[in-house]
Amino acid sequence: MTILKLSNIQKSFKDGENRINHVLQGIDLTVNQGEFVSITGASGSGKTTLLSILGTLLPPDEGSYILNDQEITTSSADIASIRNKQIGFVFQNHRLMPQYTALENILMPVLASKNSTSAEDEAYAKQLMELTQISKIANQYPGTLSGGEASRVTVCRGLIMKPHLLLADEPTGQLDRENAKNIASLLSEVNKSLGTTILMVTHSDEIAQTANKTLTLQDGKLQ
Ligand SMILES: Nc1ncnc2c1ncn2[C@@H]1O[C@H](COP(=O)(O)OP(=O)(O)OP(=O)(O)O)[C@@H](O)[C@H]1O
Repeated sequence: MTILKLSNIQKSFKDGENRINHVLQGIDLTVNQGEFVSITGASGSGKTTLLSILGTLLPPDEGSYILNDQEITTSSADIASIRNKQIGFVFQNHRLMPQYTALENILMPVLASKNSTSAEDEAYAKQLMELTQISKIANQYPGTLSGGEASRVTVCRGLIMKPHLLLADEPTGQLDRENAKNIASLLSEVNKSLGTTILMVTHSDEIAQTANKTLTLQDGKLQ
């Protein structure tokens, strides 16, 4: 079953000299439910731009985006709810909040969505922490976590809403090689055990190989 379909997605920006930079020049992409897809590409090739469009954070200039049979337009009134309920994010710039424990950080999207968390939510957060092998740091604050542990917390936070689609932007970017490989295998395990569809952007070919399907962004198109 198709979970998302992009057709002819285009996006341009103006650079510092007011010249048009055609970053995405007609992206076609179909992802089936349960797939784990990685997208590699050189720095500046548009990986983050593409992921931001997929995350409904950025509107494309042209093209269509269908998620779960629904046409996505960033101006839709229910876009925040679609984003919160259907899409999980593991983005580098979505840092953990230092004043909350690891467990509280994981539960943050639930709190944002319904202003409270239930015992059931907490139990699921703990289950995710078990899956990602960080149960013992549940009550620690981000400042006291290792890089690998903090990354696992962001993965759990991305999964807490049971999203159909998990978007990961350089989830291993700030980690050393060993930890990076561990996080990539963890995503693979999440994909297999929870069935979550994952789209991961990375500049590392080695990390990209963890996915079932590897695509490359080059000259504004997916190869
Ligand atoms: N808001 C913006 N305004 C102007 N230019 C932008 C904007 N966002 C991105 N760009 C440009 O679009 C191009 C693609 O950027 P993007 O961040 O998507 O690349 P990337 O492949 O993720 O790169 P990296 O691997 O270095 O993170 C770059 O040339 C960047 O300068």
